[in-house]
Amino acid sequence: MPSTLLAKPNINNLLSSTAMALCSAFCPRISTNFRPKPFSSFPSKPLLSLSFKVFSSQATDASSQDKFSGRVGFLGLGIMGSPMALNLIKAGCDVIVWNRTKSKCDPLISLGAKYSSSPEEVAANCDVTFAMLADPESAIDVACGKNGAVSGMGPGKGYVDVSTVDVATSKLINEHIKARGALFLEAPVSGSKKPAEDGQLIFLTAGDRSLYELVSPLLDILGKSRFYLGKVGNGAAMKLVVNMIMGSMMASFSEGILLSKKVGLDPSVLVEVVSQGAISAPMYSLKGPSMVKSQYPTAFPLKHQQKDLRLALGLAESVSQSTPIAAAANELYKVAKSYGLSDEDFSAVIEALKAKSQDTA
Ligand SMILES: NC(=O)C1=CN([C@@H]2O[C@H](COP(=O)(O)OP(=O)(O)OC[C@H]3O[C@@H](n4cnc5c(N)ncnc54)[C@H](OP(=O)(O)O)[C@@H]3O)[C@@H](O)[C@H]2O)C=CC1
Ligand SMILES: O=CCCC(=O)O
Repeated sequence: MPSTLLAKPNINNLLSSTAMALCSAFCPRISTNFRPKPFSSFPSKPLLSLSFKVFSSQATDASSQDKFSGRVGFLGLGIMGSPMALNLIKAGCDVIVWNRTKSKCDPLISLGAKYSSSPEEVAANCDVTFAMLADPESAIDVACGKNGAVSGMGPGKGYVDVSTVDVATSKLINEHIKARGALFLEAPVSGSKKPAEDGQLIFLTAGDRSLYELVSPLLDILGKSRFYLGKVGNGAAMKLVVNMIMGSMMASFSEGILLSKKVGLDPSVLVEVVSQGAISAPMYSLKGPSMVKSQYPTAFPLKHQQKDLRLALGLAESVSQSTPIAAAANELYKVAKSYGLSDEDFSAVIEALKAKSQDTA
């Protein structure tokens, strides 16, 4: 694929190319066919975040497509699906939505989306249909169940599943879609509610390359980068590995906050110290201050984090990879769920540790 670093010689592109040059200096494995979004679309500290954005030889850029002109379906309008569908509408796409709980469609309908009464009808009326569903069960049901999207698929159509599911689920949906002569792309996302709102998601795609190329302009509306990882299952596996790491990080961070407090330190200072050192992570800076105040405004529901750990442990088991840290973290999230914290943000896992210390006191 040819390099498309500088599409137009405007100030944004010049800034982007400067950033690319800086990134190249620090990252020899940089992909030359990656084009960062214009500088103005970065929320803050752009130079620093750019250096992470381009840190892969598999991050690719759509060089041949600038615009998707077909009709786009969107199934599943939860925390992630709603802002994603909204961004497509705002970008001028012709969008048809469906959600199990119909009332969640209403704000999007008032902003110009059309509505169809089943996933089948959406798929039948659209060129490409996206699905953002809770878990493997709902992803299979919406795709392959009664009046599911598969029934509305056919040659010339594409199905893009952006839900976080396991490899077997993704392969199953792929088979059903393929049996209808349509194309399939799995494209789970890294990034939470705010990146979804800001069009800054990271897509981990795999499946039909031609569909990947066709929908790249749409992925670029919704995200800041995209990886094409090859055969179906690789996107799901990558997402589960990333979220396995994230779940363990949050559990460990929770232990640190509570330990710092117990030994008489100010946990807010711990959050600040962590943010300045080698283990700093946006997640700690973002969630730490509210965790210290025992507040957990939901961006990524705890039940979904536990689902991802469960699925990641299954993935690890399938290849006999030992993952004791993730297994311990999973137990903690299960305890948190049993305390009624499923719909809180996943940072509420700290509450399970608080309860545990009281149990043993
Ligand atoms: N929140 C986040 O930060 C991120 C989430 N993800 C992943 O994205 C997916 C969606 O997450 P999120 O938006 O947060 O989750 P939500 O719980 O907010 O939304 C889940 C969606 O799935 C639908 N759904 C659930 N069960 C069924 C079912 N049986 N049949 C039909 N529809 C169903 C819900 O419909 P209804 O409205 O009727 O309940 C809703 O539209 C998950 O796989 C999650 O792991 C990925 C990256 C980040
Ligand atoms: O699956 C959820 C991921 C959340 C994030 O990447 O911040």
